[in-house]
Amino acid sequence: MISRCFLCDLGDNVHKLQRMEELIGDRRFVEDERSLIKTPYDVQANNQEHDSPTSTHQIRSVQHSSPCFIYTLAFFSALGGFLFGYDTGVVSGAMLLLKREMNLSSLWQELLVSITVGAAAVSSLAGGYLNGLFGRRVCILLASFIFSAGGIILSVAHNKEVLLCGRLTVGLGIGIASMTVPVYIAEVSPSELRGQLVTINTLFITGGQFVASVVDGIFSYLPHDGWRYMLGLSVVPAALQFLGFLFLPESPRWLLQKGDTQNARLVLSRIRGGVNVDEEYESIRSSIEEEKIDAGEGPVLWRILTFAPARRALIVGCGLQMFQQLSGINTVMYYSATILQMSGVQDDQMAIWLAAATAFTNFLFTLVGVWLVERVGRRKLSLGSILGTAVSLMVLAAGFLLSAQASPPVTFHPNEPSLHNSTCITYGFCESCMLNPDCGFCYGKNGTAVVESSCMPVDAANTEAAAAGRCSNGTQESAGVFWAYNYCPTSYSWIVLLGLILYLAAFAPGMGPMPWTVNSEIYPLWARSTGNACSAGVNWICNVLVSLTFLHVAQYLTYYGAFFLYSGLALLGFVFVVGCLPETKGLRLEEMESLFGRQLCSCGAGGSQSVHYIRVNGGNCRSDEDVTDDE
Ligand SMILES: O[C@H]1[C@H](O)[C@@H](O)[C@H](O)[C@@H](O)[C@H]1O
Repeated sequence: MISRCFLCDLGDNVHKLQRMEELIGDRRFVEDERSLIKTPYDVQANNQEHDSPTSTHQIRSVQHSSPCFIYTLAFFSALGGFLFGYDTGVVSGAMLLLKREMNLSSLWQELLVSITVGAAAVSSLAGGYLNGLFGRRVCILLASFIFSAGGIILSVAHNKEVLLCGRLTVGLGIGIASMTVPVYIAEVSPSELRGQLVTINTLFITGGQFVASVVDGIFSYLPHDGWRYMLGLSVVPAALQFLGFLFLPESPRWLLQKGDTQNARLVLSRIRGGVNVDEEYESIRSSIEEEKIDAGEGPVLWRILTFAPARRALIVGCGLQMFQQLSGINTVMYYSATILQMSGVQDDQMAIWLAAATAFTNFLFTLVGVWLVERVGRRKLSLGSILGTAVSLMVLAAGFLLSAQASPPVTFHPNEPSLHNSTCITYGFCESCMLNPDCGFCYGKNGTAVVESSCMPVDAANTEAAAAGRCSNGTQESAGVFWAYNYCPTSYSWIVLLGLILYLAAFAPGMGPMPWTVNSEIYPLWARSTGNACSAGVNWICNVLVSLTFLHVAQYLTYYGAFFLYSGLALLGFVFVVGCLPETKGLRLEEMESLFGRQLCSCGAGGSQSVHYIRVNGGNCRSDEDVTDDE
């Protein structure tokens, strides 16, 4: 609050400052000229090394005040992130009620979960085209309209086919919002706040996931129709966003690109709180002029692929999104309830609330990312995060490995005719029994020791109980009978729990938000919609792949094998980030292209090899061949 008001006051003071600047002469112009003959690396180095008031970063901070309006824009845009998080998160709790009420087979349950992510993948790709054609504002309006329609369909659904239609509709909204919102926020933000404001969108995603888990918890006490409230409540933020965006402006960069110069200037000055925007306007305008020369002919994707700096940016953007998902975030989140059950939580309601605690931890650590992004920059944050993610995945895997090695044997073989054809009775240990999704482990306890244990078929309609025998009513502590589905009783659960907490602490501040933040910044304007559409598409496709294959991967490699695999992938991601991710902190969107002027694996390196990119009227962008070392 204090800093906001401070920033608003700063906005008023900018007028005075600019008048002073005019009086002193054209010092600002000289500074800008100087910054033109510096590489972005030099600018960054300056930002980091000098805290003197003349550093480029600080001059920009003064030129670009941060009026409250920018926060309003960021808030209404990030509601799209909230809906993304809410709609992907709420379904697990809703499914618990739905599968009983609508008698859903596991195929239908999987369909209802995955269709949303699949639709998001398709619509995020289509979103690139829509964004370029109709602009960011219209796309956000469209997404919030689709979200509202989806929420209404879901809350009134009377059969599973209508539910499927609702989930598909919601997925279409998520896809468009996921690629448009970061682009819009990046394009309206002043450069020194951009990272933070775009990262707030991911904060809203994780916030949406947390709220969804709380709503799931609350309505799980309402076994009849509780799911209608869970799924339908998303209409409220969707309608709020729709109404808000009726009054909010289009991105000035998109307007300028479409030749609407008058409106572009007006909007820019409005979102900068009425300060003089001549310099920023001119810089965007001249960059668009140059881009027209750089961009070439043909479909945008083709132009990106054939223009080296844009192609490299696309590889970095898609790679980051791919490694975000291959680090297994959604598996860990989805699996958190089971992990917590392994740690001894037997009660279902309790497990739901503990899953909410996991979502809250994810949210909390994303907040740390919002705080860090403009302090340490995108590159260091991503590096630290992905390394921590890889290590914590190893801890998780080690916990599962120790649990598997100490897996209790099957000691009791009930002689029931219904079991004779079941594969479950063939398993000798809990580990192999629980890896088969059709079986669960039923046992008694003598102190902490597992006794009279059997592997039983699971009730197809309700995985919380066995299909027959002592555990057909699920866990009944009073009778000394325990049912474990998907996990085995173990004394190493604390290692797994530690791994889970470490994982969230490492992933959420960096690898959670940075792929979205970096993608919103790295493309030239002509390639921005398409670049973001492709990378968001990669994110959603990898999301589907990882979540759909997890159970099979676990069956073939066991749980510890699966988590070691994700850890290896995260390490690969670390190498990718070291080699390819340049720092974008403090740079204008128009300056990003020069970061990708060099060969891809040298992207991350600053220092001795630097390239001069001097933006003066015309297409003087350098290609591979033009790159020279600055010795
Ligand atoms: O950045 C987000 C965030 O980390 C979410 O928690 C996750 O569910 C999404 O897949 C990811 O894209």
